[in-house]
Amino acid sequence: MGGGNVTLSFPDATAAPLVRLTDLTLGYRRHPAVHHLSGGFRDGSLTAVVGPNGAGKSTLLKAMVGALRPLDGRVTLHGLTAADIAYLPQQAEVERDFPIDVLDTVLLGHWRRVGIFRSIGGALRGQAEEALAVVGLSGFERRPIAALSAGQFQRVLFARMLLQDARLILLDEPFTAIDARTTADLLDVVRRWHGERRTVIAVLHDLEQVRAHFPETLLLAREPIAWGRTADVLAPANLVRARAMAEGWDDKAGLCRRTVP
Ligand SMILES: Nc1ncnc2c1ncn2[C@@H]1O[C@H](COP(=O)(O)OP(=O)(O)OP(=O)(O)O)[C@@H](O)[C@H]1O
Repeated sequence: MGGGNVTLSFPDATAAPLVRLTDLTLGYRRHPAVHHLSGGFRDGSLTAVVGPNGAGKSTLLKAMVGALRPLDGRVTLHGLTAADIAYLPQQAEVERDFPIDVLDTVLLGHWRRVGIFRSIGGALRGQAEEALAVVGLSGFERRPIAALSAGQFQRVLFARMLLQDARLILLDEPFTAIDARTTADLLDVVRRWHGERRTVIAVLHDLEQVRAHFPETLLLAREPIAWGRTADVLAPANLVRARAMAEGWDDKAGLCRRTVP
């Protein structure tokens, strides 16, 4: 990896984390987007994934939810089923032209547990209303989702994740193009999940936000640059190296054949 003077401090891949990545290489049509990533996300950890545009951050989350099969290496989820994972894709990937209201959108967070054709009882409805209260949307239950602002819609999606009660929560740029007030409220929800010992992994761009709220960080520039305590990972030498790597990317490069000792 040619790390120069930069110290890499990836979390111990030999311990038993909730999610383990083993020499993971990911890509599209055999063009690699993430190379040789090894390490683990501890149960109950709160981690930011940062890096330049095109660094492979979204690709990594897609592999963790099983939406993308690795070109090489593997993702191991210890003791988790699909129902234990909540995934919030980037806003651009979320369809919201459906004629559905806020409450029913939140109740969709339950379908994995109750089945899509089972009727929703009063207790579940009550939980959905509570989740809407947590994200500051009481009174919006019957509002069509198409009529919401971007920030309000993101609050709805967080309420849906509250209801999902997942052990592993993956957020892809949850605060991009979201107003400051909503971001602060939704960061409170992230803190609440962390306090409940859920494992949260969020792709983020705002490094000040990462320093303030995320104890651990993975800095990715297609290859891992650093992974560990946020203050160590976001050291200037690491950020310079990530930027330099981004300048050298060739999207037409073939499949990486490097072997790991
Ligand atoms: N569906 C796809 N088909 C082909 N290539 C893709 C696809 N999705 C992403 N890529 C490519 O994979 C690489 C990594 O993309 P990815 O979206 O994971 O990066 P990112 O770090 O999340 O970027 P950003 O911060 O801009 O969202 C890029 O070169 C991108 O063009």
